[in-house]
Amino acid sequence: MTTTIPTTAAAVPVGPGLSMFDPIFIGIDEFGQPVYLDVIYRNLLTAGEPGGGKSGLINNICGHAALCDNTRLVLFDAKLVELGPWRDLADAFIGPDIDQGIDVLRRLLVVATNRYAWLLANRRRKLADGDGMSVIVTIIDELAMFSTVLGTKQQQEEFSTLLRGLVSLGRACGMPVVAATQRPSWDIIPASLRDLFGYRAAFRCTSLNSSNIILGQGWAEQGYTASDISPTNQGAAYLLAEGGVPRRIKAAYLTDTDIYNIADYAAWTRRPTTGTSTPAVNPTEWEMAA
Ligand SMILES: Nc1ncnc2c1ncn2[C@@H]1O[C@H](COP(=O)(O)OP(=O)(O)OP(=O)(O)O)[C@@H](O)[C@H]1O
Repeated sequence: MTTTIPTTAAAVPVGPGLSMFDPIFIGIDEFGQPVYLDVIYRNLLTAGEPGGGKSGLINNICGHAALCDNTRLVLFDAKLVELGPWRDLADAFIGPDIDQGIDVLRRLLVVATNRYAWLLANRRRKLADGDGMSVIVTIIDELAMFSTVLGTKQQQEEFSTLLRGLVSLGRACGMPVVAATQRPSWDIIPASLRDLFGYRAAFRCTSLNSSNIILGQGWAEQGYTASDISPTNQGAAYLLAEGGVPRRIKAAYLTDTDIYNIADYAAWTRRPTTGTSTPAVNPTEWEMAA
């Protein structure tokens, strides 16, 4: 067997592209078995105390999405540093700016609506692998910043309403949403919003009630409560998949160096070329994306 050593960037071997339709590896369960998520058809809500490991889980998903063919990222991070490493790969990176956040959500809803018109015209109920349409993954790290802190009450309500629309429309048209909050309370995660997330991950919480707000009423009473996770067991969570029973998991952890290495590699695989690979997308083309 011969090995070719790449001498220039153009010679770096590119692995076969991942797809958002592939299961996403996010860690292991309590028996050491790998845990995968199908985020494409189920939104993911992750919540728990600061430092519990929510961003770690989100970075696994971001890393997978970044390495996928035909997948676009829309990132909301009022703190800038949690999702910042992926910003150059994203169609939009929204920092502490609720006006921009509202504008981007409006545009995403236009795309979702166009996609439903396309599905209807093609006698289909949901997007499938091979349709050729891009997957647009929206990731929000610290939901509460946009729904309770930044802007006016009216803007916060508008943001929440648009987000609810995207979370309910996105799953069938290839536009899943991943959202994180360190405030598991009813004002941030009302049941009507929570129940639109097919996956819910509860990282360490301080009370049974907070855990129930994330997973759903009654789980703590049946013994599934994120308040039993030790503060030193960062990355541990209860993961609920719609219709199932919560599983105890430990999220895989990417260091900052890992994250920047993946982001750099993903940026290289996504570079504009004159060949057949996916061209860079101008965010202003969103409205035509369907
Ligand atoms: N899966 C994991 N395995 C081991 N350590 C982890 C894991 N996830 C997180 N940690 C440790 O916990 C720290 C905090 O994690 P992380 O930033 O993901 O928490 P968070 O819940 O997002 O916090 P915040 O709400 O403040 O953003 C990390 O810097 C890391 O040291």
